[in-house]
Amino acid sequence: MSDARVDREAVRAEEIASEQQYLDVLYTKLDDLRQETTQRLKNTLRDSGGPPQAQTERDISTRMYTDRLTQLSAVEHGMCFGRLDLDSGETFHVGRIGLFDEENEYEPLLLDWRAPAARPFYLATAAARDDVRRRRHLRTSWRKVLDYEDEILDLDAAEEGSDLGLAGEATLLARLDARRTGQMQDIVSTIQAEQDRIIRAGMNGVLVVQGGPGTGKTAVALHRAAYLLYTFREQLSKRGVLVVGPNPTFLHYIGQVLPSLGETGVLLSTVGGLYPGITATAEESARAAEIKGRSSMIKLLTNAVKDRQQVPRDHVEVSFDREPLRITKADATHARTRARRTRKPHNLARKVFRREMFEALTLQVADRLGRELLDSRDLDDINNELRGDEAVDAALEQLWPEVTPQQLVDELFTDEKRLHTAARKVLDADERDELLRAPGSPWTPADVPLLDEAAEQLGEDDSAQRAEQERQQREELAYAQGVLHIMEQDEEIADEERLRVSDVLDAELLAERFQARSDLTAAERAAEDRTWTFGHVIVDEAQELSEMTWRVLMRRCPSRSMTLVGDVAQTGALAGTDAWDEVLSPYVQDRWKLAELTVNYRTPAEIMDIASDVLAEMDTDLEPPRSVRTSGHQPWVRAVDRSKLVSTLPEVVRSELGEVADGRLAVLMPAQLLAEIEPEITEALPSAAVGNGPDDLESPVVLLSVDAAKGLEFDTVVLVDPEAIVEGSDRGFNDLYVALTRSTQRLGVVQLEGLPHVLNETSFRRV
Ligand SMILES: Nc1ncnc2c1ncn2[C@@H]1O[C@H](COP(=O)(O)OP(=O)(O)OP(=O)(O)O)[C@@H](O)[C@H]1O
Repeated sequence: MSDARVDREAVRAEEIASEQQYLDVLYTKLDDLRQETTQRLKNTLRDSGGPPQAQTERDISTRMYTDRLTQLSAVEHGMCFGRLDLDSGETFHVGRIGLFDEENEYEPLLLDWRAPAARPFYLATAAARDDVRRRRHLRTSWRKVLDYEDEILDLDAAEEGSDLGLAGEATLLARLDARRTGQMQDIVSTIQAEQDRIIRAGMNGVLVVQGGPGTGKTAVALHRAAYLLYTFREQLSKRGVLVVGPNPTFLHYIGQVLPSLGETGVLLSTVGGLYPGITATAEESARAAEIKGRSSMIKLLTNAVKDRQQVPRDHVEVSFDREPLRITKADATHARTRARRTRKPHNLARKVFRREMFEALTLQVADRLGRELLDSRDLDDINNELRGDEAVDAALEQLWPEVTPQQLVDELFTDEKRLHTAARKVLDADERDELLRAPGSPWTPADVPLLDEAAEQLGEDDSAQRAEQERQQREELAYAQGVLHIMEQDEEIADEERLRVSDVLDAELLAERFQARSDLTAAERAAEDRTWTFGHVIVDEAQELSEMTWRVLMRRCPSRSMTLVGDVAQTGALAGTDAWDEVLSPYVQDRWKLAELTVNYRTPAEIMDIASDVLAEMDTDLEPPRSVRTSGHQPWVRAVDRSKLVSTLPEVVRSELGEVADGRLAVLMPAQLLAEIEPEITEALPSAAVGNGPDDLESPVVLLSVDAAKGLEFDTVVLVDPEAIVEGSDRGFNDLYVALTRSTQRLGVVQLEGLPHVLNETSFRRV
């Protein structure tokens, strides 16, 4: 070994030892904090009794200490991952959490990656150094420093850098080359500059992040959630952050990222999960989902609601007090007009309809008895009697019933006559047929925006509930005023000069505290409340959302503080979009910002070249993202006879598994083909999961439809029957583009018929 090399290795060993020493200090600090917090939590839990105020404070403290402990445990692995050396001679370590030295004027021991001072770790380049002399990436395993990578940010180094301007290139490439586990990992130690700018963008307004496959949109969206919660904690902890993903499998795939960043207060949901009390995961045809996503469904639902507001053809007769009573067309029409004129939702306007009807019926009864002999008290008595009469009630309920959103939507799609009436001038006969389904059918994700719309149009008569709530609030306010009064008296006796309680806390605030007693987080409360509005909403795969879904999300976010990430070249849903301005202009006109991601961290160049041809075939101005790396594996193509597919696939899968040790392999194919071969293939390939359960991605081999693979990635992808994918939908090229870009290492294509013309034979190795 040369002397220079021996010297370099000695220096490296010394540096590692010195970083280890520093890490030991940090972990000791972490252990101390954990112990301290555990002790405080124990003390809080041990206390009991006392006035409600004490209980409230204990609830708040318990929540706070539990959250803190969760955060302290979450950061254990990879707690410190970097260091900045500044021109001034100062050094800062950067990590997942902020740690301070209380005994030394709270000097930072570790900078939270989200703190402004940590920003140069992600942004500094040789050309714009921001006083950074050296950036160091630490590679650790649990509490042990394994290695490091230094970047000296002087101009000489800049010339050697990659043309993609990557920060910490070796560390980044090692991360990207690593085997996938079926669970998305955080990227906090290797966030790149173009991603950092999006993560830390201001919170106000709508930000659209457009980026090709593998550019880190999902990763950026989740790190942005963590950043916003850190920076605007006070604001967001009250209203919460909602992250919407395309399906439950995807949510499971990304589910660990935020907890690993110490953030647990975010509600992750699919569109199908946004209606409390309902699990909407059933499948339906792409066409039915598309029809349900159209904004013309608002009209359909309005018609369906109006259809529940009937008048008799001539009159309905009921018996009241052993005499016949007539509910006439004229009275009902008058009552209906008055009720509709209030412009209140159906269930609230119902009260007005009934009031008018009871008045008309009261007069009818009064006429029978001799109206001139009755005074207003007698009329009130008759009115009350009518209100308590079951037969009258049932007859009025027929005309203007109380309807739940579930009833309205369910009966609309299972009753041909109702659908026909509601769909006039909205849907043609074919479209109506597409929506009809058997009674008792389960809810689909596309039903949820309709349920939500129906809930808006129907309204909920919650007056009794509200009155009770107001009564409680008044009581709490009175109690809080009492508490303040006693506390102030005590203070006056104790110390005239001190800041008084009422200077910092008023009765309303205190009452609010009492109400917030529930130890649920904002996210947990939001999950149970359809009308909850969030502080910030993040949507992944936003290009897939229908017009009706956008309405739901906009209702959940009246402040329009939103981050929408997606790729209009990957739209698979027929109701999805190929232009951001089209979906956003009804809500924010042109007041939204666009940020773009241009580098593909997932797909190696050999595969991206093939996918780029598919992108070029689509009618789009989008540039394919540039891959950061090559894998050294040329994609292959193999022709297989359809009748031999089930017997050949296991052999193909086994041979590919042998190529990437310990990796994840996905076989992607059209949904229809998957349904056809599923029974046989599960027998022929018993170790494979057929991906409809959340845990299936952790299996070494998973079979998925292309649609279900959206947003996911695997070390190896075997794509079956690309021709059918292209032919199978109006968005066939988009689907093929998605399927091709799921692999991090290897791609094989099993061709049943011809190859689609966009796939260039010469890019493949024929086997
Ligand atoms: N800065 C980074 N450092 C390390 N890994 C990264 C970085 N950016 C992205 N990645 C990795 O690249 C892969 C693709 O990221 P992600 O799934 O977020 O991309 P995407 O744009 O959402 O893709 P798609 O549109 O195909 O769903 C993931 O494995 C992610 O962890």
